Amino acid sequence: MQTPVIAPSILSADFARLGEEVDNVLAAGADWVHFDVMDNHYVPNLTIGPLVCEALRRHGVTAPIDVHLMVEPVDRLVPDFAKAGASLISFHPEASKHVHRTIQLIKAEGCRAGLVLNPATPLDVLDHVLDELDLVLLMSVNPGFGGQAFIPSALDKLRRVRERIDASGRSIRLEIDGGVKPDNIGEIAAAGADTFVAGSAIFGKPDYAAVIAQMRAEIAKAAR
Ligand SMILES: O=C(CO)[C@@H](O)[C@H](O)COP(=O)(O)O
Repeated sequence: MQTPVIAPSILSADFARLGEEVDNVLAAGADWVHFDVMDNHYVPNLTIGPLVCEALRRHGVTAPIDVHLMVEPVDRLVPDFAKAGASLISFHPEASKHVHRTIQLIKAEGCRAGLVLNPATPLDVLDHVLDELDLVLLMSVNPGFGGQAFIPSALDKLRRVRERIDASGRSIRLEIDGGVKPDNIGEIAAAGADTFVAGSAIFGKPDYAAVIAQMRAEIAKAAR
């Protein structure tokens, strides 16, 4: 299992103070910045684009920026996000006509590539591309909004993806996103996740460092 990564979703941050919020959450012990891009087409919400990613880099953010594209189509935004400083770019297979081509495009642009599975997306979308991926992102809520409840069937799905990643022999991260909290992160880690996105659980609390430390302690307990 890879070193656990905590990736706070800035969807729940105060956008009026975004640079400061990102600085604060990284200083509080976060590893990555999870950057949710919504287009009011693939998902029924509208958020932020490459300009904001670039602004965070210009502000001085050096941590990996983990871009989750909830957009359709995908490909024309990939070069823009790569130029804007994205480290990883993940997309939904339903939103790309040519999944393999989109993965190659992300890598050709110098980013790590991830594929995102919604709660009802079957695992066979991984069949011919798993070896090309750097990350599999399992959604434990339907995409579009922060603050939703964790869908319990994601735990079994995590176990099944973990088996497939281990069988591949490659170091592919297994990320979980949606409803992740200190009180369920232990069982999520035990089911095989190594990368944890949390929005409201972190930005909804006054002490980011305390929540992140509690999350790390629960992950460590699950590993014993
Ligand atoms: O991508 C999404 C929602 O589409 C997530 O990243 C959420 O933003 C996570 O928020 P919480 O469920 O942790 O509040």
